[in-house]
Amino acid sequence: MNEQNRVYVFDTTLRDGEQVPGCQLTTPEKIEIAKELEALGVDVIEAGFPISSPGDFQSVVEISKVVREPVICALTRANTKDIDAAAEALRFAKRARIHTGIGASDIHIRYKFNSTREEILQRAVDAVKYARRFVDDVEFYAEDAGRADVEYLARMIEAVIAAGATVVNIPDTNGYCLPEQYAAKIRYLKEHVPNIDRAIISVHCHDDLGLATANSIAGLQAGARQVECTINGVGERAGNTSMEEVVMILKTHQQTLGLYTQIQTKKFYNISNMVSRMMRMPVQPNKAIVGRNAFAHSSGIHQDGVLKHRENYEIINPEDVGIPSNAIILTARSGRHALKHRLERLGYQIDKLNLDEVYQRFLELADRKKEVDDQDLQWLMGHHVDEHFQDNALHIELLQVMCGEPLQPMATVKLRVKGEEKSATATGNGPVDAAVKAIEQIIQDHVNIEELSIQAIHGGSEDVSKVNMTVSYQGKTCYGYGYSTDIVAATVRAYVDALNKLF
Ligand SMILES: CC(=O)SCCNC(=O)CCNC(=O)[C@H](O)C(C)(C)COP(=O)(O)OP(=O)(O)OC[C@H]1O[C@@H](n2cnc3c(N)ncnc32)[C@H](O)[C@@H]1OP(=O)(O)O
Ligand SMILES: CC(C)C(=O)C(=O)O
Ligand SMILES: [Mg+2]
Repeated sequence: MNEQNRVYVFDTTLRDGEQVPGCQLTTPEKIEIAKELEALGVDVIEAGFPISSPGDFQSVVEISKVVREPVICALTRANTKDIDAAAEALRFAKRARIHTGIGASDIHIRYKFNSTREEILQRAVDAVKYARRFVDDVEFYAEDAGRADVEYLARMIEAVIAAGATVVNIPDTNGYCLPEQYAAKIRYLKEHVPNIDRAIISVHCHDDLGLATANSIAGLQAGARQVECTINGVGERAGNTSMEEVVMILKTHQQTLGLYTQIQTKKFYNISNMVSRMMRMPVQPNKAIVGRNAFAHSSGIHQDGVLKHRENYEIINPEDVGIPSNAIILTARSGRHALKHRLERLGYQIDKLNLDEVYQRFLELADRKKEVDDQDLQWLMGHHVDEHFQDNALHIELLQVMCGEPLQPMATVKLRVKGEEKSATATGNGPVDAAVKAIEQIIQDHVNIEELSIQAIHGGSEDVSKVNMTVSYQGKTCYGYGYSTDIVAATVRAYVDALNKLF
């Protein structure tokens, strides 16, 4: 592939990403992430801002020692003490870059620095020259370039390249630009900065208006060749450009854009989980590429389409980003094709079942529970066997309980016993105890419950409860199982299941 079309991936998860409240990482955590970034194939790792704290300084030192392939970069302000600290922290790096810069917008010049355009331009040039004393690779950032006057920005960029900058970063620091505005800025620099060919233009976008990825792509289309981004899009305020999004856009639209990166995209899912876990920053379920729902289909029409041909509803193969397969999530919006698919995967022979009938019962459960999983399906199918094929067994026809405080718990149970309906009402110290006593009245016997365990399968108040019970009667022990979204019904089912095995 043509080297001119190569996009360098600059990861700033450990610097801009780590600036987020609550996302601070320890040095060992940063090293672990840096190693994964190296395996992912990023070109540059911005490892920290060494002047900011002894811990951040040390992280840059340690990452420089262990990560050999990507360039290791350290951030500074445009002053000598920051640059000294960065150079010192980078001393073990095989390939080191100092990233220095200063605000370029009139807002920053006036209200942050109380200065003038000319003074700031001089500070920018001085900083680049000073950084070049330590390293050959100096990146300059024109902070808030998104809102900067483009003619002044062009003068600044020309001057810093002349001073030795190898990469010029044009950040949309506040996520202000529209894609076309941002692209126009990059095009302007390409066309009006005479020495622009001596440096790589870098895009660094923020997501304040949800445009970070779109702006980065627009900047690359306009001629930038480095993209600054973070895993999961973590970063200041609304975040930075998400690496997985920008890389997968370049890959998916390679024919149109003609750009490529050297990222091993199959590693995205793992590193996304790792960063989320270490930063204690959950990934939103609908996040593009790595969100839990990015390849999950839950409505019947989509599920049918995906099962017939994946590409009906998927533009990316989940395996390409490290997700083993897409997911068919069964909900009350699912159809027969999806239900059949999941039942077949569980080993049920669909030709031996009445799919319409199973589907009706599935819908009843799905209306009560947000998501129906494999264990729910097994319960649904087991329930089916119990009720239709065991004619001699006890069947629960009705279970009604009354409980709460300060009520005395009471249960009415109606059982079909060998074709005959029998009912009883009893009180107990809880609804389960009351229901068990009502059943004992019906069977006119006492069966010991030796052990009873109630388990929510996944957690959450709408979950299915699974009940395991051990009963004993005249020296014989039996086990019973019951499932239901209703905890009392699950227990009574387990008890009746055990009685059926006992008698
Ligand atoms: C857009 C970005 O993401 S920039 C990076 C942001 N990241 C961080 O700020 C995290 C790390 N920061 C820190 O640890 C601290 O802020 C430090 C160590 C850098 C500085 O701390 P302090 O010296 O106490 O200064 P403080 O943070 O309060 O103020 C920033 C100072 O830097 C100046 N400054 C800000 N940006 C730049 C710059 N690019 N170049 C030169 N000076 C700058 C400000 O004008 C202000 O100077 P002043 O004291 O003369 O008004
Ligand atoms: C320090 C610079 C590169 C930055 O993070 C920004 O402008 O958003
Ligand atoms: Mg930033």
